[in-house]
Amino acid sequence: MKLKRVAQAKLPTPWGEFLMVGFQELATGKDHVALVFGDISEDKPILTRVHSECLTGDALFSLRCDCGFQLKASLEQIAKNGQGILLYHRQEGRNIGLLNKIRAYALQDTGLDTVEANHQLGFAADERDFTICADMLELLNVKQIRLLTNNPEKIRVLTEAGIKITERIPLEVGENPSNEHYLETKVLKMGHLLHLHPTGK
Ligand SMILES: Nc1nc2c(ncn2[C@@H]2O[C@H](COP(=O)(O)OP(=O)(O)OP(=O)(O)O)[C@@H](O)[C@H]2O)c(=O)[nH]1
Ligand SMILES: [Zn+2]
Repeated sequence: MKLKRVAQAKLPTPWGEFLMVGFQELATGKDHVALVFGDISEDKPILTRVHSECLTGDALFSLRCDCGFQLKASLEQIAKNGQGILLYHRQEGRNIGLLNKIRAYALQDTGLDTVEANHQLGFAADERDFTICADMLELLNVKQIRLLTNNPEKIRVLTEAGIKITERIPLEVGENPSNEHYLETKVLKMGHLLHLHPTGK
């Protein structure tokens, strides 16, 4: 267990009232949050989204990725379902950090793809540690989930960490001309399960 559960409070949103639960990494002090909707104590698979921090997409309306659209769609779906969890996993830029993500974007502006840009900066394509998310679920007493994702790696790591994933629910929103190439690279090089509709631009 890499985390401790620290504090919780109500979080009203346009989609309804969530409970925000704050966690802290024991080794680094870094914080993460879970947004919980409804009663998650039932012994059945809980609708769950694992969302990795993306300041540009989540808060600054960037169209370079699909994160902001996925964040909104997940909160909407969880609220509509009457029950569920969004884990807000604070590993910005696939865990290379915001400033390195801006460096990676600058390289992408010169023609590299998202994977090549990470490599050029000396990072793996994806540096995230999803075991943190399994720890958040354990601290919420959740052992079975229905996971909103297009990323098979999340399924693999969470399953290995002891979380039973009974269903994968695709989350295909936010494709636009500015992120077409990014999403295509995710499919071709990172194994994402996405059905794209390129505009040919
Ligand atoms: N290093 C880097 N990180 C990026 C880039 N674009 C988005 N990110 C980060 O990627 C993370 C989101 O990952 P995605 O690959 O979009 O989606 P995913 O979470 O793996 O998979 P889904 O569950 O299907 O959404 C966030 O942490 C973003 O900040 C980029 O070009 N370079
Ligand atoms: Zn993003």
